[in-house]
Amino acid sequence: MKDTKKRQDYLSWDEYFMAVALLSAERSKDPNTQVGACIASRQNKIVGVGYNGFPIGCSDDELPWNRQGAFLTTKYPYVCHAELNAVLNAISTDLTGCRIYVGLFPCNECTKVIIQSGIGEIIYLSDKYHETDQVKAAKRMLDLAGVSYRRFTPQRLDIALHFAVD
Ligand SMILES: O=c1[nH]c(=O)n([C@H]2C[C@H](O)[C@@H](COP(=O)(O)O)O2)cc1CO
Ligand SMILES: [Zn+2]
Repeated sequence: MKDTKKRQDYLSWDEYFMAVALLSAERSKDPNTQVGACIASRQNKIVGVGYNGFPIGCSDDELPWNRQGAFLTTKYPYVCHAELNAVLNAISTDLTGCRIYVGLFPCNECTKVIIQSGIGEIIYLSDKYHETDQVKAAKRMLDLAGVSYRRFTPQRLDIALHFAVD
């Protein structure tokens, strides 16, 4: 009798946490960019998740989702970024040694939050705003603070989920 071998196509930790970040992004109502974030501890426990959305109590139907126009008529002054929500939703304010998985490279404001929380590594998927001053400032602070960042390198292009049973 041959021994039963373990499954081979299970998710790596990186794939698992990035998938949780991407699944969380599916909760976002932003019509243009949906961002999710997942914070994992040194022990590979999920300690916080978040996605971009308006603050608690601020109706999604009252505030604008515009990208352009007068500042107050756009989403930008109102929306909470995924990374901010993930840190605020986390089980502890001290996230020393944790990693954050995020669909989009963090802006300068989220970078401050990430650094102050103690997170030591950022794993991101897209860097589509790499030419903006926000991302340049973010990388400058991360380099100074010794917080590392790396692009997620997928070993598979998609993961299918099925709600149908049997
Ligand atoms: O790191 C981020 N995290 C995050 O949640 N966001 C959110 C804010 C907005 O809702 C959206 C960006 O919108 P847009 O790509 O249309 O400018 O993504 C944006 C960034 C990068 O700026
Ligand atoms: Zn941000």
